[in-house]
Amino acid sequence: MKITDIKIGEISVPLKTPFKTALRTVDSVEDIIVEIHTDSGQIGFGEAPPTGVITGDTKGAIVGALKDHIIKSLVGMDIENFEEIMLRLNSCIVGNHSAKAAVDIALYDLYGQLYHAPLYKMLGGYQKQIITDITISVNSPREMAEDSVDAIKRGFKTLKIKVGKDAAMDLERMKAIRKAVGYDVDLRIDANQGWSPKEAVKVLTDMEDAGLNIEFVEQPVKAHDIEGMKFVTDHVAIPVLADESVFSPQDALSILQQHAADFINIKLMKTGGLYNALKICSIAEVYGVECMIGCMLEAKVSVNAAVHLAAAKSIITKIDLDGPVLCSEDPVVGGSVFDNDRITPSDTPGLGVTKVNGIRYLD
Ligand SMILES: C[C@H](N)C(=O)N[C@@H](CCC(=O)O)C(=O)O
Ligand SMILES: [Mg+2]
Repeated sequence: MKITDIKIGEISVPLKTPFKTALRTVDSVEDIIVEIHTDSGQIGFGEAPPTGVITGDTKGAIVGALKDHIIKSLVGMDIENFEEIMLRLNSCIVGNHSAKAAVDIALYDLYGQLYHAPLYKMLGGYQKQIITDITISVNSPREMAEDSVDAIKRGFKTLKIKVGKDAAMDLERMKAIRKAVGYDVDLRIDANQGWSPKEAVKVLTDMEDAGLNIEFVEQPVKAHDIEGMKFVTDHVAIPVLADESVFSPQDALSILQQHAADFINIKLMKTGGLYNALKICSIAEVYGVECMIGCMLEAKVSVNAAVHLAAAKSIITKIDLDGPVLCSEDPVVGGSVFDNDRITPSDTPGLGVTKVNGIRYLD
């Protein structure tokens, strides 16, 4: 199965409500779609969101990396030589993880199609269904409490609450939410780098003292501040999960060696796709550290690949794959089925995606 062409397009999907974090506010998913065509007629699908505030990747940068480096390195290669393709993809340009992820996902899709197996089975086949949380955007305490109650009515049992804008107000936000939802719901929080280490220790200790029962806190401090994250991990009982601080397998190894966090959030757009995400899983397995699988604001193609990874690997015990359920429509035909918090990967070969509607192809 030889690669004959790699097409690039873009999709735009409005969100149900604006997505607000300590880093940004967005109203729609604006993603790059990659289609890898082969001489057998089979197509692999991939996707990359331009999440400049986290990955540094803009739409233009993703398209530039694809056109100027990645596509010309891969056209003509045979999917059977999978390791060689991955080495080439990962060495043809430094950085540019989102562009690499889109292509890596499409290649794994073809890999599954070549061997007639769904990807989650090829990668380990640990379980047939996973359960995701849903994100509550950062707003006033009253609005967030209402959004949390709505999410529970929709069938979600775990909420990922965005905080990190103002520590004192964040405490009020969490008190209002816990009061509104009661104690049968798991609450995890994501500060998206919004606090200083000392602020984080204070507000998290206040949350503990208020009996808010927080499952874990995600990325309390700046991405580069590993010492600061270790300070938080060492001084609060609430477990700390590293997100923006971990892109590569090397980052994961370094954080685990230093005991700077309790858990790792794997996202395909940080790792550059499944090839490196699998390496992080192995490192975490060695250390016995559980992982979360997360996503950016992405539609169902790339989140679908994350679903397959999560269903394959036992070390992934926390799921934050709510991108598609935040969207007001689903342009992707086939693939995993999202039913409120339950996600079931398809049992067709590869990712199971057959078409993406509404693609505007780029020359
Ligand atoms: C969408 C997901 N639940 C999430 O919160 N992902 C990121 C932020 C993604 C973005 O800004 O696009 C996270 O920080 O965990
Ligand atoms: Mg996060």
